[in-house]
Amino acid sequence: MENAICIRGLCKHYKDFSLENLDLTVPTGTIVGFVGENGAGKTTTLKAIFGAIHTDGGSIEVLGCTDPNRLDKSQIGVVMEDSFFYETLTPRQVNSIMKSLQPGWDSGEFTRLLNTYQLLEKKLIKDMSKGMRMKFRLATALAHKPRLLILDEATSGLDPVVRGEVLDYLRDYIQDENHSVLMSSHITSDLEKVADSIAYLHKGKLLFQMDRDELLEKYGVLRCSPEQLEALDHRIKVATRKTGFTCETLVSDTAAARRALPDAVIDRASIEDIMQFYTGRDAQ
Ligand SMILES: Nc1ncnc2c1ncn2[C@@H]1O[C@H](COP(=O)(O)OP(=O)(O)OP(=O)(O)O)[C@@H](O)[C@H]1O
Repeated sequence: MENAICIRGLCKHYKDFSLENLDLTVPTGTIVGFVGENGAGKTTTLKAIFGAIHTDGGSIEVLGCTDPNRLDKSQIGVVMEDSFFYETLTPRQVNSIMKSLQPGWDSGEFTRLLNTYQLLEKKLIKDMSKGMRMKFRLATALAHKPRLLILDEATSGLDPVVRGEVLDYLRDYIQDENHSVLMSSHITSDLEKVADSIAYLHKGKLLFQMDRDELLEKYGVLRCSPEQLEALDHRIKVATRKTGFTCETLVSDTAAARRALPDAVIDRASIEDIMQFYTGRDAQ
């Protein structure tokens, strides 16, 4: 199977918000990082993928299935920030319940993950800290060895050490080229480390989905005078902010900008830079 997820023309309308004509692909064996400002529509998109909400148009194919009612949910691991779990249970109790309910549930793997994340088997879920709960949700999503992982801000409450461990786990997880991950995160540096491609959602529209290396190579932050900037091809200028007599401009083609302005300084743009410039452009 070429794509774990293939979305074409997805539309979803709420009273004050619309997802419009969204195309998104998660090739099998890859990690796709899903970024966008608060309220951009990431969670809405993820919920549509695993059939938790009705959509108003477009098609969604997940693991070869286009009907959300027929989707084999045991093949999908989902971690949402607000996902619900019985508060009065302990991980040990969850392990034995899931063993009897969830096909493919691997008790040994669950226990191993609890140990890795330093979670106590006998601690009530309601007594866990925010980060502990997130680690617990991750362990639960991973223990049935799904082919597709959908993570919504799953690493945001974790300390840097555990976040690093989770990222390593995800890298290993896709190594056999049969597993895939779609993960939204505001910690864009994490995505720069693990994602194969980056999909950027802005106000309900997908601005782009690009190979991570190509994205980081193509985009740059140019620093030059207003006169120099004037001479630059407007098609590669995304947005500009003025600081004193200097202009800082996000360019979408660093090589072309270098050819046009060989003396100007052009730094690498991070995903965070790219998002800040695009958001700033709207405010102008
Ligand atoms: N059930 C709902 N009814 C009405 N509006 C909704 C509903 N669910 C989401 N929305 C709206 O859809 C928009 C997108 O929300 P969504 O949660 O998808 O954004 P997000 O990109 O995940 O944001 P964040 O990064 O803050 O989590 C918001 O304006 C939100 O208020």
